[in-house]
Amino acid sequence: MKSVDDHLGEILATVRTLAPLELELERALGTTLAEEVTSPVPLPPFDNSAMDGYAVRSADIADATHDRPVTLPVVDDVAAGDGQLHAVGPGHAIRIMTGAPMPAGADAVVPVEWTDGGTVTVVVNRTAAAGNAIRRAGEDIRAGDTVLHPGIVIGPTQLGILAAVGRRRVLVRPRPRVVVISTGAELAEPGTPLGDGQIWESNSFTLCAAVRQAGGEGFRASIVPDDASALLDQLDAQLVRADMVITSGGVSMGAYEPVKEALGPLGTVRFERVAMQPGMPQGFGVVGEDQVPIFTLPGNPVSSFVSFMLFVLPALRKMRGLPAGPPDTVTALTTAPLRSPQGKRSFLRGKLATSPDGHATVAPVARQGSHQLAALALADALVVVPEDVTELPEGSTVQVIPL
Ligand SMILES: Nc1nc2c(c(=O)[nH]1)N[C@H]1C(S)=C(S)[C@@H](COP(=O)(O)OP(=O)(O)OC[C@H]3O[C@@H](n4cnc5c(N)ncnc54)[C@H](O)[C@@H]3O)O[C@H]1N2
Ligand code: MOO
Repeated sequence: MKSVDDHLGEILATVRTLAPLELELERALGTTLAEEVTSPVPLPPFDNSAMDGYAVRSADIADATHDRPVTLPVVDDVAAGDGQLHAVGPGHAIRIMTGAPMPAGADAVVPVEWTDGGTVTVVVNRTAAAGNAIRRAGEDIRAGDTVLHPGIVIGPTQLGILAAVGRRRVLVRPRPRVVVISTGAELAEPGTPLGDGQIWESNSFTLCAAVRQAGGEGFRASIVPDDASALLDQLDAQLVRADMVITSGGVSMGAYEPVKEALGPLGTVRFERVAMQPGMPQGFGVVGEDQVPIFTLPGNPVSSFVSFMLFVLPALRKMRGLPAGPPDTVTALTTAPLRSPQGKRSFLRGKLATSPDGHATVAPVARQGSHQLAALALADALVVVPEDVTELPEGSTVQVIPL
């Protein structure tokens, strides 16, 4: 049997990083920046007020106190967005709003709270040092400075700075488009009645959601019955919009294995047994003219999800231009004994917690079958048990993949 590490290694050697393209900011969330972004102007672009108040010459209010306030005539008014030239002469004040350009001659802003709020004259009852409540041009970024480096994932604040430096479009590696095809004659659409021998299809919902959380766009294709030519037709139809395809089901040893039957003859997809549980039957390769990577995951719901975490997620990271490798783990102590088959790496479902003395602990969930999706839904971690370990007593130190 092939090792988990070898399988992932082959996948990462095959999958290619997506080519960059220019996207509108509205579509760039979750993409990976593919250019160095600099600011064409300083930010702020001009000296401006940090508070609502009065622009003054600080020397004019140097002696102001509560008991001996200073009264200044208010000669002008400047709001944010005001493009006119304003100037404060000696002994004068200009009413100013947050974000408004500083008038020439003023070297301080007195917040309205330190005054009587007057509009004809203003009574100032505190001194303000030169520079008070002024935001200087360029104190966030200078013109020409780099604000974002390539390789970062664009989140809400990165979109904010892109807009703040005037960008409307940005060069990014897009979110990979992933088509998920579930196969199986027994599968019924959730929301429709179940016939005899049927179950509601769930894997595509899990996998599309997992794709989305992993920074891709998941598309559910309609269910394909156990029919190889129907699967090939579906693939043909879907490949135009796919950077990756995931199928579930139809890859083990049954009499009706449409995925194997359809893709085996192409010669570009390998079906293998990987030394892991769950998720032993795996297939991976490329399809179509564009050599789109395809994962054929086992149909058991827990198996397909675990396979996603171990193999598809790192592949998506590589496609996005991010560092890609095995999932990150944390160390925890088990709260119950564990069993695992000899020669296979197990990924048991568990719940992470912290013990009273501050150690991470992991409690295996009660039902560990590959079909036991309800137990998976209660878990928040996969406990990794190495290939050569068959039993672990309670209190063992294990590696855990947080979900
Ligand atoms: N003789 C053998 N039988 C099986 C072996 C084996 O080595 N020899 N391997 C077992 C293991 S391990 C797994 S995992 C499964 C994988 O089977 P398939 O990938 O062919 O999947 P199916 O047979 O189509 O389905 C398995 C199971 O999962 C349910 N399923 C499938 N798709 C969905 C879906 N989209 N939503 C919800 N549930 C789904 C399906 O009804 C089956 O119960 O094979 C074992 N057998
Ligand atoms: O590998 Mo199967 O995934 O054990 O159920």
